[in-house]
Amino acid sequence: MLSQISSSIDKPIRLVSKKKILLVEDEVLFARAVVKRLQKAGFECEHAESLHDARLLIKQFEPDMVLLDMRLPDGNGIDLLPEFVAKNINIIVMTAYGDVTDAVNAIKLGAIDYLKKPIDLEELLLIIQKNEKTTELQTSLDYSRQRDTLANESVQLIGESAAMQSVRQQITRIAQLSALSDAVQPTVLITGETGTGKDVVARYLHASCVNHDKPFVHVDCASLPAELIESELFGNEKGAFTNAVASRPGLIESAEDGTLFLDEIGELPLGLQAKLLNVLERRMVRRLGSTKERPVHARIIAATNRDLYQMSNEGRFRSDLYYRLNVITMQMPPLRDRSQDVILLANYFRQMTEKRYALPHHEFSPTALIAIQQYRWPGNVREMRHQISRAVLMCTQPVISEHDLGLPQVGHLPAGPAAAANEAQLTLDGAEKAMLLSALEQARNNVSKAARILGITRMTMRYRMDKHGISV
Ligand SMILES: Nc1ncnc2c1ncn2[C@@H]1O[C@H](COP(=O)(O)OP(=O)(O)OP(=O)(O)O)[C@@H](O)[C@H]1O
Repeated sequence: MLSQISSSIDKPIRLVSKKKILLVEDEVLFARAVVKRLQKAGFECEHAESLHDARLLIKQFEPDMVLLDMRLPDGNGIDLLPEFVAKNINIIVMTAYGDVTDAVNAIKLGAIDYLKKPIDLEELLLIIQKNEKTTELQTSLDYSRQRDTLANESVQLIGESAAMQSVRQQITRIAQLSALSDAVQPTVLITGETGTGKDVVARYLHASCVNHDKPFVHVDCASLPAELIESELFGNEKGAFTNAVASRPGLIESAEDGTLFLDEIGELPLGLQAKLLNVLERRMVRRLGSTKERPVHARIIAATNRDLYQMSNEGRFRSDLYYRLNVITMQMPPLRDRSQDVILLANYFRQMTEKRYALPHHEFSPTALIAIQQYRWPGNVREMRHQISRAVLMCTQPVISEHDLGLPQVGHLPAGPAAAANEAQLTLDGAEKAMLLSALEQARNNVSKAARILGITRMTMRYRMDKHGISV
């Protein structure tokens, strides 16, 4: 089956050029998630489920890049590599976990990079962008290995704003409760604009609880196709419908004693909302075509960027399900309302990229810091992660300038530290002083902490403070 997907209009992440990407992957749900993410990033994307379909689409669609799974229903993706390479198409292969031989063979045959499954979508996007923009940058198995190691690092929840502190406190409390009793854990609803970190919070919550070694099952309700969603969630018995050749547990069952994360819950069709409510209330699930009910022990976390309350008033979301989900709510404010977190996050993503690609240490110039603080980040933390990672990858100098960030010009300065820079009429010196003062304020005059916020050494911090006559 060929599925054709048109290019996206929603572009929270700005890319230099629009490229065509062909995804060759037989796992339909995973493929949907990848396509959705790539479209969101502004790529034109098509999906083939087999070698046969891929060959057809190569001719019709003429992609710039192919994301190629190795194990396909009609053969090994590696068989297609020489054909694609001969057509000057960039290939990124996706290999099964631990299958290094496939990756090495693919690189030998001309693939530009490889990713090991399970694949982190943000990681995939970063690799695509890197390969899209810098053919001259060394693409080696070495950095891919480093990347793999880092991808498995524990989840980090960065931020010191009041909102983030409140989220952390709530998570600590839930983790304490989960350690105290085996009783059913309260449902958590995480709300906030796209890219604000709802997924990170869900993973952090799971990682903080006693059952962190149990599965974390992420269900993207928006990318589940309507015809598959019910059987994917609830599972099925053999023969329950035409293609049900075997009995299968659903995603709810797969979460076992771990966490079931229902992402974009606002997109769940109304009919299934009733079934989900039943699962939440009775903590039992029944596979399609089965008479037997099975208990559900998983903690349930839901997330949405929609206003579920308004949706329920308009009859588009069941109000009983809304109240059932809304036991503990964590509201993720947009990044523009978390000015205290902005520089912390920027430095975190800078360091993360340097570490991941074994790059030397960079610093942001004072005007770059001002630009980061001023920009409104419509795509929130996700947009920042991409902008900063790209700037670090592209910048050949030790200091990342405002220009390297490639952020749009900001017309006016918001309140807070940037306003101080405004007063200083945005001279380089004024901007630097404003950033130092802002970091010291955030760090409550702790010089070492302020230096860390700005990503500079304590000595450099002291030197710059002296230069501007700042004492604490
Ligand atoms: N507080 C944070 N600390 C570290 N990384 C973060 C934080 N918040 C977000 N990120 C990073 O930003 C990116 C987007 O975050 P995430 O996917 O959690 O957003 P989301 O709100 O779930 O978005 P969507 O609604 O589009 O699914 C991810 O790469 C994530 O790692």
